[in-house]
Order: sequence, then C-alpha cells, then structure tokens
Amino acid sequence: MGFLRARHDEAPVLGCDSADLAEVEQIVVRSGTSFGKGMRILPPDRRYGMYAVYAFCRLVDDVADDELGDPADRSRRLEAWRARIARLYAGEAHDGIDRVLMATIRRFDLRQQDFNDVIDGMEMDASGPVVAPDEATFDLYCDRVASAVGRLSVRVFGDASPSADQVAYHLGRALQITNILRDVAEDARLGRLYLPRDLLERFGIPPEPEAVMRAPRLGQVGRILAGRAHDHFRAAAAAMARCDHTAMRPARLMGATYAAILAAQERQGWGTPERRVSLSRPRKLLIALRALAG
Ligand SMILES: CC(C)=CCC/C(C)=C/CC/C(C)=C/COP(=O)(O)OP(=O)(O)O
Repeated sequence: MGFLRARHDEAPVLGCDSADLAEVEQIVVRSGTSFGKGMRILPPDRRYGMYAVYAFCRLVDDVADDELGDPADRSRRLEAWRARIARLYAGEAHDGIDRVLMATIRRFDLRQQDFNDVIDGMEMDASGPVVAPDEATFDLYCDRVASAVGRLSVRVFGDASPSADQVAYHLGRALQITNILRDVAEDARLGRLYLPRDLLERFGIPPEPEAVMRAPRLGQVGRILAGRAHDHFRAAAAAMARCDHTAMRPARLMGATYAAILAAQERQGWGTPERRVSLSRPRKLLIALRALAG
C-alpha cells in the first residue's frame, strides 16, 4: 500500500495505517456513489477524511435500510453508532474505520452534533418508513441526512466559515430533494414516500407510495420540488462565492453532477418515475471539467 505515501519521508495520510485507509476507501468504491469523483479530487488527508465521513454515512444508512431487522433492532444499532461516535470523541477507537474517523474528527475539528444529526436522520427511516411527511418534517429530514453531511464535509474540504455552513444548508437540501425526485419509484418499492403530504394533498394525490406512482398529477408536485431544488442550488452557489475557492471544488463538482441529474429528470418528465435517470460517462466527464474550470 505504498501508494498511500507520496514519499518515504512524508507523514502517512492522516497519521493512519494504510490498511485502515484502504478500509474506508473500499466502502466508498463499493458504494459506487455519484459523489466519488468529488472526493477523489481532494489532496490525500482531505480525501481520506471524506472517505471516512462517507463510510460513516453509508454504514448508518445500511442500518436504516436493513429490511431484515425490525424497527427496534435498527434503532438499537443506530444507538450503538451514537455511542461509538461518543467514544471517538473520548479518544477510544477499536477498529480501522474508528481510527480513520477519529483522525478525521481531530484533524478537521468536526462537530459531534453533526454526526448525531445524521444518526437522527437515519433513525427517521429506521423507525419509519417515512410516508408523506409534513413540510417541517421533510425539511428536518433533508437537514439531517444531507445538510449535516454537508456540515461535516465543508470542514474536511477546508472551510469552516459560516458561509461554508450556508453552502451545506443549501447544497445539502438541493442534493436531497433531487435524490428524492430521482428515486420516487425505488423508495415506493420499500414502502417509503418522501414527497411532502401538503403538496400531495394540494393536487389530490393520496399519500401512499403506490398511488403516487400512478398519479397523473405527480408532475405538479415534481415541478414544485424541482423549483425548490433550483432555488437551493442558486443559494448554494451564492454562498460558495463567499468561501475559499479551492476548498469548494468538490462542492462545485457534487452540485454540478446533481444539477445535471435534476435537469435530466426535468427533460424526462414526471410520467415514468420507474425509469431512473442517470448520466452517461462522457456527460459526467464534461460536467467535471466544467465544474473544475470554474
Ligand atoms: C457541502 C455538501 C452539501 C456536501 C455534500 C454532502 C453530501 C454528499 C450529501 C449527500 C446527500 C445525498 C443526496 C446522498 C445520497 O448519496 P448516494 O451516495 O446514495 O448518491 P447516489 O445514489 O447518487 O450515488
């Protein structure tokens, strides 16, 4: 694993063992996440720090999504994660993921509250399923599962300013709303429905996953939520302009990738939610080149 060190006389990445670093990296690689490229462009300490944050998110998300366990079992496992995070802040690490996470927390001064917010968001799924939440719950969910990840991420990227937290607030919501619109069918198969109840009611759509899939007026809801996502993408770009330009490169790339997914969804329309939109490889490359040139 010598490739994790640039030169023999250089300090190891985050002061961690290469086997521990490889463990968090593997979780990211196996996930095939759309956000992988955004992480890979970072310098080594920040890159592996982001891998650790993503690995944490993936693992708690897997608990929330585990259909084999019952809600009480999932909640217990999420509480175990909360205790595990508390132990990291007390200086206690037991395995490779713990060690890289602890190094990341210390190096980038990450806040325990943000980890707990992510766990609280997963708990909403674990004890759920979430079905047509009211607007306040919808916003809280987006804050916990996406903006809290953003609050951890911007610090790892290299900007801990209030403007960077504004980027996390808006970009997190923009990404999550886009993700919800793209994955309506996949979520419905799991009995989940993240579209806000108030909007569904406004267009006479029953707040049930299967009904939403067949609703002729789903497009009305889709267009309103897409409009909100665009507003958040714009507000995130305005906040980014007040941040460290280099630090925000991954945020620009992640935003551009998901903005393109939203645009593809809008082009496809809202009548065939079971057709999940995706971006071709050349398209992704072009998006990356444009986002990084800016
Ligand atoms: C500054 C800032 C806001 C940084 C980004 C924070 C961030 C990565 C939030 C994630 C929200 C989200 C839509 C997760 C889905 O991930 P996934 O890996 O399942 O996505 P995929 O299905 O598209 O691959």
